[in-house]
Parts: sequence; C-alpha cells; structure tokens
Amino acid sequence: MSYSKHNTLLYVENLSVAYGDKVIIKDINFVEKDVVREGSVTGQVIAFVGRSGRGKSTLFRALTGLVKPTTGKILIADTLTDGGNDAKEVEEGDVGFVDQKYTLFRNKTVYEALLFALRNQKMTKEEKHDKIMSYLSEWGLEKAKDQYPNELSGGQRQRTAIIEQIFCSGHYMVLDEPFSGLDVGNIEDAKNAFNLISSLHSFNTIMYSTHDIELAVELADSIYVIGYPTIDGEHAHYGTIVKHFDMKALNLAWKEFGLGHLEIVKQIKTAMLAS
Ligand SMILES: Nc1ncnc2c1ncn2[C@@H]1O[C@H](COP(=O)(O)OP(=O)(O)OP(=O)(O)O)[C@@H](O)[C@H]1O
Repeated sequence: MSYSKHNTLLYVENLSVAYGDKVIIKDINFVEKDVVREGSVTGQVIAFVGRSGRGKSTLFRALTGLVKPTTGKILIADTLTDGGNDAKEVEEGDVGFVDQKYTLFRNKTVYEALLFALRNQKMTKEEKHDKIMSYLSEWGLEKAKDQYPNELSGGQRQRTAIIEQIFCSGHYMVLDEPFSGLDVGNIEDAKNAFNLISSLHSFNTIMYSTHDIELAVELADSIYVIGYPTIDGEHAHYGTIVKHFDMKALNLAWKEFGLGHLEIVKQIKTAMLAS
C-alpha cells in the first residue's frame, strides 16, 4: 500500500498505539477516498463497530491527532498547499472530534456557540444566521436556541457539539458513539441529519463508532469491524481491523434497509463475536 493523492481523504498505514508497553491497537491499514455521489457532491459516513475495549476510542484519538501513533502514519490532504493535493500527518485541531462528554462553552447559548464556530467562515451575518437556523431546525434544537448548556438535555448538548464541529471541520469529523444515550426520537433526528450532511456538504465525511450495528448498516457507506485478531489459532490482545464492508461496492449504500443489509448485520455480528 502506498499513498496516492487522488481524492484521498484519509490514509492510515501500519498504525499502532501503545500506552506504555501495552499495545492497544496494531497493524491498522486503510484508505478512504472522497467519493462523489451521483447527482450530488462529496461527503460520506464511515462507521466503526466492535466489542467494548477493542480500541475504537484509541483509534479515534489517533485519527484526530490527540494521541501520536507509536508506529505508522495517518495522512490527510494538506489543504493549505496549492490545490490541496499534498498529504500531511494529522494534527490536533485539523479535524473535528465529538467525544462522549460533548463539552460546550458554559457562558454561550446554543446560538452563540454556533455563531462562534462559524467565526472563520467567509459568510455574511445573514448567511450565518440562516445556516444556524436551518441546522437548529434540522436537528430539533429550535426551542433550545437561547439556552445555556446547563439548561439543555444530554441529547441537545450533544447535537449542539456535533453541529459546532460540522461548522468548523474540514477533512472529516470523528464522533465517538454519537447515538448512545439518545432516545428513539433523538436517534431519528440524528439519522436524518447524518443523511443530510453526507448528501449536501462537500468534503465533510463523518466517522463514528457505535454499538448499534443495524443503524451502522443503514447509515454508513463503509463499515470497519475492530476486534482482536486470531493469529495461529490464538486471540491476540490488541485491536485491529478484522473485517471491512464497502457498502458502495456491495451496492447497499444509500438504499432502503433490506435483505442485503440484514445479511451484513449478521456477518458483522459473527465477526464481532469471533474477535
Ligand atoms: N490512557 C490509557 N492508558 C492505558 N490504557 C488505556 C488508556 N486508554 C484506553 N486504554 C485501554 O485501551 C483499551 C481500549 O480502550 P478503548 O476505549 O480504545 O476501547 P473502545 O473499543 O473504544 O471501548 P468502548 O466500546 O467500551 O468505548 C482498554 O483496555 C483500555 O483500558
């Protein structure tokens, strides 16, 4: 495998992360291209599933530059070079990250926080206002517009944090378990918003981890199963990619959930149980 510039969104080679001498993830290799969806622009959803403790959060910390790889490299497009065609190693701040705590500014209302997230965008005041209002409506946050974080529910806080990152991230955005702790209605809202983002926003790929396999199969264009590999009949105790489903190649991406999707759910569960 070698890095090729063409439409490469993310290039991960031989990645491992160890804390002290404990290897958490190892031998991780994958490439994600910026795909163009027919009749639309770029943007996609990539899901990571796997049993607890297999290293999904650790992988995400590496993909966002919060933890340095012990070996290997993580390359993203260098948008600052001419044409944005060269690669650079990912650094903290390059990509958006929403962790499970979804921290917000204590002294800013939802609206103010989102306006702040748009501060570097070349848009008029009205354009910013319209953009914020359309997201608030899409994410079911209209009533929370003028509330402070301590007046919001967990789901509302999380959605605000997600929109903030959408507004200020290029490249891709990483979300650690965005659907956990949400009720059925909130999950529907978030699902719609995911679809909206991947179909409308160029250069804005979502990568997220989840324990909800059905939802991953429904939403994602690409699904990675992170688990402990079996080597010479023995379980190794570090996480790696044990299976990958390219939903586009399988002709299942952006389709109504059907029998084909159900079969993938079964295969993912089998892969998870074995790892
Ligand atoms: N800072 C750290 N120092 C040492 N070990 C760590 C550290 N962070 C995580 N680990 C260990 O790394 C392993 C993987 O944890 P991680 O949180 O990445 O898994 P996960 O797949 O995201 O789990 P979950 O699905 O439960 O969130 C665990 O055994 C955890 O104890």
